[in-house]
Amino acid sequence: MSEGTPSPYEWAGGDEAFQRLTAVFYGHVRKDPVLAPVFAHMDDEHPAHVATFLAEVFGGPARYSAEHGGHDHMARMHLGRHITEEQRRRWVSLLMDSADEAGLPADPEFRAVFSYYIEWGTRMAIVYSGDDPPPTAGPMPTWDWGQTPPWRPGG
Ligand code: HEM
Repeated sequence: MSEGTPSPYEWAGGDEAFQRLTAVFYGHVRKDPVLAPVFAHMDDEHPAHVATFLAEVFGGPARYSAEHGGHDHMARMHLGRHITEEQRRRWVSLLMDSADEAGLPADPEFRAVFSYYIEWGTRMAIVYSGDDPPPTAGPMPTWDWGQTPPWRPGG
């Protein structure tokens, strides 16, 4: 990545943007017939924790790792929940709607990077949600621009 290119986290608008996103998202989740039962016992802090996690994935401060147990803790939170493909799809769909509603950048590059992690992350959540997931989830995933850096006209 060329020097001075903002991380996807910065491009999105930093912590505030991710907090806005998850506040909107879990508002929808609570009312969704497929997902409401899955999240019936969710902690009030859950949306904020997921925002902190996503912020770290996209290049923000490593606060979920430092304060909330990191990737292994996140993975363990899914253990035994047996997430179905229908639930996963709805989770992705509501999150993408929420990205629009929360005013996250809508440029093709940011949304490509965002969707890339979300597709991987939700499919991994299914893996973690089995009775016998891998013993460790591995290091915290980090997503950078990859094939689609911010597009600059003429650049
Ligand atoms: C990219 C995808 C995902 C990410 C980044 C993610 C992130 C997280 C995190 C960080 C936690 C722990 C929160 C904490 O530390 O308090 C968590 C818990 C949880 N996740 Fe996920 N998750 C993802 C996908 C899913 C999916 C697809 C489902 C189900 C459809 C799901 C269901 C849950 C549930 C039920 C909990 C426990 C909530 C509670 O009772 O407090 N997650 N998730």
